[in-house]
Amino acid sequence: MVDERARLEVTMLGECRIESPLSELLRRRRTTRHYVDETDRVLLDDTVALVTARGVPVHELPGFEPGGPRAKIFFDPSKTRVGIVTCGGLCPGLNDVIRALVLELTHHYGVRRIFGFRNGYQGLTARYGRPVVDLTPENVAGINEYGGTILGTSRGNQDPNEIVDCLEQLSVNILFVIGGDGSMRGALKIAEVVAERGRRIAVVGVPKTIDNDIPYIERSFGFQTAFAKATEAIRAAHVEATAFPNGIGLVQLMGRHSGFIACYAALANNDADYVLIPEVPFALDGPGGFLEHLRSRVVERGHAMVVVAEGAGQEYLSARGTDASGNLRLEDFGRYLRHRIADHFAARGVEANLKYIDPSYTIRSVPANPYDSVYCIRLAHAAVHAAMAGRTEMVVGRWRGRFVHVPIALAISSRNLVDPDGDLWLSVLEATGQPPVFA
Ligand SMILES: Nc1ncnc2c1ncn2[C@@H]1O[C@H](COP(=O)(O)OP(=O)(O)OP(=O)(O)O)[C@@H](O)[C@H]1O
Ligand SMILES: O=P(O)(O)OC[C@H]1O[C@](O)(CO)[C@@H](O)[C@@H]1O
Ligand SMILES: [Mg+2]
Repeated sequence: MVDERARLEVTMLGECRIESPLSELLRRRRTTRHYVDETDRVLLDDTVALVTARGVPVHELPGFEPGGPRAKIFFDPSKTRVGIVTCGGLCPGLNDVIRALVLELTHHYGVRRIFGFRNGYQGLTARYGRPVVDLTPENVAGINEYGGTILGTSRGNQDPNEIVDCLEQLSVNILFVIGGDGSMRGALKIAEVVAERGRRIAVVGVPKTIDNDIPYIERSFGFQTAFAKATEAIRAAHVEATAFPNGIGLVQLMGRHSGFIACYAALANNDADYVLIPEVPFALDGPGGFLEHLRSRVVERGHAMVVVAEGAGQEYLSARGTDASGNLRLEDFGRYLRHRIADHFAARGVEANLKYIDPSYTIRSVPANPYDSVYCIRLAHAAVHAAMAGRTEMVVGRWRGRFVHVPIALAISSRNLVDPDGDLWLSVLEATGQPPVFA
């Protein structure tokens, strides 16, 4: 039990002694309720059954440190220098986070120097010439209207020692890393080098992923925008499928290891008859297999709509090695399935009209929708409050509807996956009517 509580505790650079500049803002509101009580925790469990299962007194229950402003902070804003970097694949909302970090740091904490490192971790290394831009409220104005990241991004390993050299040379006190699981692994290594050198540089992550695969963050920013965009492909494929005899719409959506985008986009349209995701293995061939089921349905109902996550069915293909960051390169299952469906129908003398759409990068290169924009701003505020209060080696998360501080080690210790026994997958089964198992 003690171990679990310790695993949830965030590292602090030191005691917070400086009066928060936010006090002025809050004094005018005549309240201090916005400040987080340093001893408070957001409980890990939220049902009587889960709490009872631990069989421990309430004050010993494991919980996350809540996000939000502290009355006393660690860094003196007038002397604080901040760096921001975006790493990994694109995600709607990256620019919203950058802008909100800059505005909060400048307007409410009075930080005067914010560096933007160009092109991911590359931008902090000598080999790439350390291209750095100054970020001010003026030059980040309006960037949230655009997809992508004004800072650029990259994949590929960089030496954490070199990165810390760069932070030291620029006298950076706080580094914000906006990125996915790989970026957070990198951030942890940077924080470890900082600690080895006895420096007081805070490393705080804002988790980014359209795949929604980072744990302890109920929905990652950009995910909602991405699956909303994906519904356009499903709608188009469904229109095509219903307009032709024996029409089959097949849409492949991003989702390397987690099928959240496929599940949510399929549920949003409620037109999918099949959803295939990496978390739920399926047989393609044989009497109980997917292809036979699809053929029966098309023959009986005249059309069918299939949504696949790109990480599904990889066992039918041979992997193509790894990308620059070490991520497995996926084979194109959607294209493979398209051919398998065509061959299966042709071999049985059934004419089918298959329309295949892979919206690919179009779902992640768009600007954030209003929901994600709000979320990005709030995550950025929580990240600034945490960093200014001396937290490090942590990411901002969202747990049980509250912003929380999650140690990076914990955030990268597992992957958020669609639970085949959970209520989301049950909703997919209910909405599609597909059998629970293709075997
Ligand atoms: N284990 C690791 N140690 C140090 N750095 C890492 C590690 N894994 C990834 N990185 C670095 O983090 C950066 C981004 O990683 P990656 O390409 O895996 O994307 P990501 O952050 O996981 O985002 P996404 O997968 O959502 O696109 C890269 O520069 C990569 O080299
Ligand atoms: O940019 P790349 O390397 O093609 O990455 C594609 C991958 O990135 C993601 O969009 C996650 O960022 C996955 O859904 C997808 O598999
Ligand atoms: Mg990743």
